[in-house]
Amino acid sequence: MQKKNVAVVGVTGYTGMELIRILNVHPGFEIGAVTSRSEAGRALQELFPAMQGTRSGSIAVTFPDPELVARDCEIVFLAVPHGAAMDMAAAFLDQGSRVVDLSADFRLRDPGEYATWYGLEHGRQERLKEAVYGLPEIYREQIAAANLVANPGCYPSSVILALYPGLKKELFHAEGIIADSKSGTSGAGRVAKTGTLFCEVADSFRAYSLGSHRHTPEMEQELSLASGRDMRLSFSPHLVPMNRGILSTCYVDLRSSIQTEEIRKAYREFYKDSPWVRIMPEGVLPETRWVRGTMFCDLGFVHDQRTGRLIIVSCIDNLCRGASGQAVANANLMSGYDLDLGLDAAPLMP
Ligand SMILES: NC(=O)C1=CN([C@@H]2O[C@H](COP(=O)(O)OP(=O)(O)OC[C@H]3O[C@@H](n4cnc5c(N)ncnc54)[C@H](OP(=O)(O)O)[C@@H]3O)[C@@H](O)[C@H]2O)C=CC1
Ligand SMILES: CC(=O)N[C@@H](CCC(=O)OP(=O)(O)O)C(=O)O
Repeated sequence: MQKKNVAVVGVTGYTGMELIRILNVHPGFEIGAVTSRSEAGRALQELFPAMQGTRSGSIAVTFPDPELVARDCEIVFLAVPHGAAMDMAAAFLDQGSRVVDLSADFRLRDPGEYATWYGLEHGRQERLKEAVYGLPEIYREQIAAANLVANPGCYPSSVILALYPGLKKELFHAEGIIADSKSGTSGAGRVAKTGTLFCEVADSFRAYSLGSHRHTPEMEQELSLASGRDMRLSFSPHLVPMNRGILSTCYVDLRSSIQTEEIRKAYREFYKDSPWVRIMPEGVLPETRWVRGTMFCDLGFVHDQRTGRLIIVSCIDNLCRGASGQAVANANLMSGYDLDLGLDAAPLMP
């Protein structure tokens, strides 16, 4: 197989590291460049001793110069913070590269919504209309043809996959939905912050950004497209003392007293072409360790007979399915490869 050269911009962060873990053994991609502003000039294995002896360990980190990087790389993964990504994406596109942006900069179709939730004006609005939301289960064909893919956020990946089929097939009401999510701490990135110090996170469990988290409009945007109406969602994120994983518990009001087995059947049908969405059988609820290091999104269903509500539990790995693995899946589609090329790892258990 003729491999395509790809670049990882922002290799010192958690999603950059996860991209290297996946690309290191990918049969269709060669790592042509890895960049960092702070670590340029060093080899990957100097930054990360854990990379010694791997195929990618000796790759030299360079400064993120779009002109130089684009010369050798067809596809660029941007693993940098929102705000920084938009100008970089534009610069790489101008150089003729195709871009998978892991940040939030091109996820919201409305730049006004971006300004409201991210607190900054979108400086590259002219590029917004060409961006495709990178959830392969929903936008497979558009992703394959795209030059700019807006890779979904980690929480939205878990919540949208849990709710989209039920809204599309009108199994439950679009009003009054609650998504209660818990994330491992790697979701907050690798940059040092007091809130993610060991003593602030270990042996504790906290809610944050209730009613105001910036992933809310992203979920509402995609779920509104599924339901065909302008949706509002209650999204409650929590930080839990584990490295990886997101578990979202979603509460919805069923339209009729449909059997849970019928719901599973409808979800299986919707996801019949996805190698990764696994519908759990009756009595089985997903756990984050079942998806660690993988692209799986596990969905469990319980009908609460007393309230009439359906409860959907969704588990993903925030760094793989919620970021870097999904980015590689999108690059697979952009390259004409099988969706799951290089992404068929089994979970790291226990
Ligand atoms: N962590 C997660 O679970 C998820 C993260 N994301 C998104 O992916 C992106 C990367 O996240 P994550 O890896 O966690 O972040 P980190 O904070 O761990 O890493 C950020 C990286 O970006 C580089 N960087 C920082 N500022 C700039 C800048 N102004 N210009 C260029 N490079 C910069 C840093 O390297 P250096 O300073 O050396 O240049 C570093 O390598 C973010 O947009 C994040 O929101 C999306 C889904 C899930
Ligand atoms: C646990 C944790 O802190 N998670 C992050 C979200 C993860 C992320 O990186 O989101 P974007 O890609 O949209 O930036 C947060 O709540 O801010």
